[in-house]
Amino acid sequence: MTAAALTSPDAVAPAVTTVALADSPDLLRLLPRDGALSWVRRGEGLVGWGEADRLEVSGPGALAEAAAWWADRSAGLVVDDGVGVPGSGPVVFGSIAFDPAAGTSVFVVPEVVVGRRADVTWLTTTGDVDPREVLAAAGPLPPAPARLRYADGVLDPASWCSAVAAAVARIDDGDLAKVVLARDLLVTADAPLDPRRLLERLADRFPDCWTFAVDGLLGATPELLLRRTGRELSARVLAGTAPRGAGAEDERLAVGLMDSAKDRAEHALAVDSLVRALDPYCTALSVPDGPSLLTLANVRHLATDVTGTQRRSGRRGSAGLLELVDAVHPTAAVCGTPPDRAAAVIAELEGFDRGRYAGPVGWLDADGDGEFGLALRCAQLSDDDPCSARLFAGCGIVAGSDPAAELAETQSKFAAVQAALES
Ligand SMILES: C=C(O[C@H]1C=CC=C(C(=O)O)[C@@H]1O)C(=O)O
Repeated sequence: MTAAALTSPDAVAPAVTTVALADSPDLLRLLPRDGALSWVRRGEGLVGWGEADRLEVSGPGALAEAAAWWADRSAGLVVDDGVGVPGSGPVVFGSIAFDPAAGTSVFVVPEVVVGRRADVTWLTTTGDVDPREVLAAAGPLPPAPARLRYADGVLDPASWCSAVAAAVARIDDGDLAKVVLARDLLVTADAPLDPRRLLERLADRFPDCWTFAVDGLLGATPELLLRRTGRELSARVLAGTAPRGAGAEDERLAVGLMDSAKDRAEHALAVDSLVRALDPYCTALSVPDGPSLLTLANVRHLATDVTGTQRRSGRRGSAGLLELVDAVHPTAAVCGTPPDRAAAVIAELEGFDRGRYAGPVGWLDADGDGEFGLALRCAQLSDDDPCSARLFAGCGIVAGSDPAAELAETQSKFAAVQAALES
């Protein structure tokens, strides 16, 4: 490892230093138990810990406030970035409420970040941190809890199915075309839940997902809401889901998903919502003619990868990632169509506050570049009880949705975090 001086003797502002590392440590293995921050896929991405700065924000204009806060904070740093790739230099991790006007969004500037992109690995430190201590080998993980107990969240399965049936009736009446309804599930272990264990297990089992952690919300999401690298934008939209099966049944389910008019209609609404919101910011947007299949260990999804080039001029040309996220969220992958009516149905039928579940989660650098996924397949660790967490899973409801099949879909989705907790 090479390390530059962490503080400039003349500096009055906090110093941020990025140095390249010769070693390629397993990023998730570096995390401490407390305050873990993560955005990792296939061994690449960012992990962080410590808090050099923090913003909790809520209310109308919350994301504009957060963007202004980060622009101000990052402009005030003395930066020595010897690596110069997206994610090196100053970064902030963010986990945004599903409804940023009502819920609290959290932004954390870590004291330490270790990142990897292709064959470059780097270490970024803020302020007075000794880089030699940073890479000290992490201790062994504690064993998995011997016993886990699950309990219904706000709605038991029968009540949730009634909510789905009520949503289908609203759709049949023409009130709306789609709404995403979610459930929560409570889990309590016989020992404190270790976020590092959960993240490692999720990353092993879901290599195509982004393993995230911000302020106690942990998961592995397959859905990329938006990535910005300079003027290049990309997203992976998911909607339409089928379970996995054994042997030939698995193939039959995959073909069934591709051929399902209901799932294709549900998917098209999600793609349209993203494209409509992104279009004013772009000179060019590329959207494949039809979806492809994304195969995960627990489920399959219809997936569409959208790419675009941001305008060069005007207010929309200067929009950073947070402004773009504000414009596109919530898509119909997590809310519905039309969004205002879907949000009202969610508030009425779901029965719980989503908090940061189904909100954007990811990271941002000082140039306004970064990546935000949607916080799906996740657990919110309890602030009060280190042995407890709350799991979330939701499904798009459209005309023809069957409550029992949607319930089974939530169970398949919960299984991602459940398997990670149990192994
Ligand atoms: C809302 C969730 O999934 C969304 C993303 C992918 C597929 C979905 C579906 O098929 O219903 C949902 O729109 C969730 O996993 O909690």
